[in-house]
Amino acid sequence: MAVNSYKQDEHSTDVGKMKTLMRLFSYLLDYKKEILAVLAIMAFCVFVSLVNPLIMENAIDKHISTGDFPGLAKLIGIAVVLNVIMILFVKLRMLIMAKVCNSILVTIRQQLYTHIQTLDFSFFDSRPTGKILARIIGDINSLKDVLGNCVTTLIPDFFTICAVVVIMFLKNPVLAAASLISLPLMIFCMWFIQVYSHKRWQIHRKKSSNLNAFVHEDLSGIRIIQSFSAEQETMATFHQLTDEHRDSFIDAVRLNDAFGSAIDICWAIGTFALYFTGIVLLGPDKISLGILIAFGSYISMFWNPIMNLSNFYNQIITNIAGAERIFEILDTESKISDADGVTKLPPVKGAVTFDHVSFSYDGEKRVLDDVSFQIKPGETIALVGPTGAGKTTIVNLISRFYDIQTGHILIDDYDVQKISIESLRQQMGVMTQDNFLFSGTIRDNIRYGKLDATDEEIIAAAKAVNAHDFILKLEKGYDTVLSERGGGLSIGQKQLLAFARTMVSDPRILILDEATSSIDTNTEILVQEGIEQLLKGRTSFVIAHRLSTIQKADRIFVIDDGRIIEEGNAAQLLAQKGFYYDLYMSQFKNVM
Ligand SMILES: Nc1ncnc2c1ncn2[C@@H]1O[C@H](COP(=O)(O)OP(=O)(O)OP(=O)(O)O)[C@@H](O)[C@H]1O
Repeated sequence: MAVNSYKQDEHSTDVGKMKTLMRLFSYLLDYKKEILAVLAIMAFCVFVSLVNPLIMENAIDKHISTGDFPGLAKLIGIAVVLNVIMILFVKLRMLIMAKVCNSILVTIRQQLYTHIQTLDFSFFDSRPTGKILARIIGDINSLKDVLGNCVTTLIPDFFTICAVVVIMFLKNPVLAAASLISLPLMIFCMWFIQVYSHKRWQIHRKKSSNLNAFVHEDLSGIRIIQSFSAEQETMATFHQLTDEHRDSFIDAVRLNDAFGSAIDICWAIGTFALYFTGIVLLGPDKISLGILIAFGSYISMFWNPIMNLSNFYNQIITNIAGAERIFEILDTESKISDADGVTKLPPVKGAVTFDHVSFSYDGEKRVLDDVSFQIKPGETIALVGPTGAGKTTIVNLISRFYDIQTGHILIDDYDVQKISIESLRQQMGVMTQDNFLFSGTIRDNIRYGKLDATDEEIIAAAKAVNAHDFILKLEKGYDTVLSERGGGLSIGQKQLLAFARTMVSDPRILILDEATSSIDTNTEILVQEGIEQLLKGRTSFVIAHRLSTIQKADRIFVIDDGRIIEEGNAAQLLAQKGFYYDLYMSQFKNVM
């Protein structure tokens, strides 16, 4: 059950913006050489931009006013060379940073994807695929500018500001103080934004996530939507979600925009204070024209980086919510993991024991209640019972997709919680109700069961489960390319392919969950033969609503309300005239 649906905003844990930022910026440490090169380039650029006003001051006060034109030409020559080198360096810096940032995004995306692969079923039960996609794609993309600007804006601009302030105070403390008079106002604006804006961006990201989840769910179920003519309703939901997305964006961006204007006002106040102090209060006796013009440049050099930093700050506020969401998943630990010192499960014979097993998905409602049974290697066990009885839960526990609360599950004599999950699942073959096929060739899909399977093994598996003939009739045979979810194949054909995929993996323990529930009788005969091949020589659990498919099972467990209420072969259970008998008779009546 999806706890987090598109109708519901995700919960966010507040881990602290500073901690998140530090963790994000720590990725830059893997690129120390590149970062040092960029910082060296930036230092040179800062140096040139700091020297430019001094050159100007010198040119006016020492060369133009005295008519020293050869000296002026020399100064202009130096300025041109320095500035051309600076422009070339800026281009180089952009190239290096683009490479570094994109590489970091790839690393984070790979880490996130790899981590998600290890998470247990309960993680996926609790959130829609679209919301996971939103984090892998959207949230990660949002980090690119933050990472890049950390190096190209934060560090150099911070040093520029410090250097400008020092130079200004050294040159003329009164003019410096006048130029910076509006600084407190700007600090107040920054505080205000950080308090109010972050929350709004968090909400916006959640709304994006809801929209993603809805679109993903909608497109996955488009056939159902069209067949129930539910387009109008889904359109209305889509409009509602896009409206919420837009409103949350407007809400968030309004404050950010206001910040830019606040900086402009502070800058204007500083410039006015500078010229007022220089011209009116101090006058030409104490201030030369060159110094005033140089201060005019310095004030731009002070407020420009402040403007850059404020944009960067805005960017952090805007995107930190994305980083928080990524790290939240990276910090989510799988509830199912290998305990310390687990051993590898050696090749098993296939005995399965449930020893007083009880289980609940949510820790409250018991889905299995003190279930015990012993299966011998090679036995075929059928599980039948009403919907919601607990059949799928039993087989999910054998593969350890969830952990039980009490009791033990043993494969041969190995407790499933004390062996490595990988070695356990390698010996299991699971065929669920959804015969999921991946986009790719038929050959690739069968090979999914055993990645190193040879072409001969693939063909043998397909032949064994009756899939070979229909594959050969396809235009490109085994090289026919399937679209997502096996589009273009019939349900029966998809099942046969899924059988072949399981066959090639040659599992010791096989689980067929409703494997033949949705195909026509002719195909079913074909599939039944395939299944019989599949079952040969391995322990098998078959869940089937249609009792005709499990008549040959060695034993049938009748499950009701999380307990085994009847057990025996088909003839024995019929003779008992209990639950199974009623079920059998009702199906028989339906057939008549
Ligand atoms: N992932 C889950 N999270 C919470 N509850 C679950 C989950 N999966 C199943 N359940 C609940 O556990 C109970 C047993 O479900 P289970 O799927 O094992 O039944 P089943 O016998 O296989 O049913 P069906 O024949 O309809 O497939 C049901 O009440 C179901 O609602």
